[in-house]
Amino acid sequence: MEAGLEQLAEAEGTTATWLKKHRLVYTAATRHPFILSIRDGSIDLNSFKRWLGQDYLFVRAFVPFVSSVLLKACHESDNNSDMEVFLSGLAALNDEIKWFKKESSKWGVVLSSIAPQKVNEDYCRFLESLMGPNVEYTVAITALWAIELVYQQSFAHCLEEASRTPLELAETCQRWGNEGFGQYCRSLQKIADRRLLRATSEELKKAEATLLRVLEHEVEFWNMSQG
Ligand SMILES: Cc1ncc(CNC=O)c(N)n1
Repeated sequence: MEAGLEQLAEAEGTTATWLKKHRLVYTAATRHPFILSIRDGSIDLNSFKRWLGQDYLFVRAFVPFVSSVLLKACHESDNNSDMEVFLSGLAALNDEIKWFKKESSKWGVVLSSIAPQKVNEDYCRFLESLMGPNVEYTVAITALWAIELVYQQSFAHCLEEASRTPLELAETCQRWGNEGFGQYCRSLQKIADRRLLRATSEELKKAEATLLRVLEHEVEFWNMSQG
């Protein structure tokens, strides 16, 4: 019996332990009032449009970040299938950018005339700080996983049975709340956990701090969208 419990504790990765430890900010990021307002149908559509335009700019900055993680995987990874996970992530982003263009024209949002808000600029600058060759693969993959997880968990919440998400927002929620994206997030988490298991205490410290910074930036991003 005791051995079973130990195995269970061992089976839980570092990332799951950290999410429990930091569950207040994790919940703030994944159950934000902006998301809850989509879920209960009370969303102010101007907020949604603000989010749409700002997120398009964020995603454009996110592409080079994911590319930098792929590059690190090619140089530093101990597992050659990591690369394929990031490649599929980049393929999804190609699709996503097309979707943003289509969706914004549907809502009358003119992407070419949108300037990034300060919160967005700060988040993009944070991404840039994680792109350099001095940032360890382990730290970068932890950030990538956390960024994707927040959207997956947030939008999947809007698709649950009890939710009253407006029909015109269902496609947005599907984009990040679908099962395939959930699987992608689990693949990222597995890579992160595998790396964290072999990380130095210095790397562990950096990765945990980076996870926290991601969650804080995500909360700020929702705050900004809500206006
Ligand atoms: C602010 C923010 N965080 C995470 C995501 C999800 N990743 C790619 O789409 C996103 N689009 N925007």
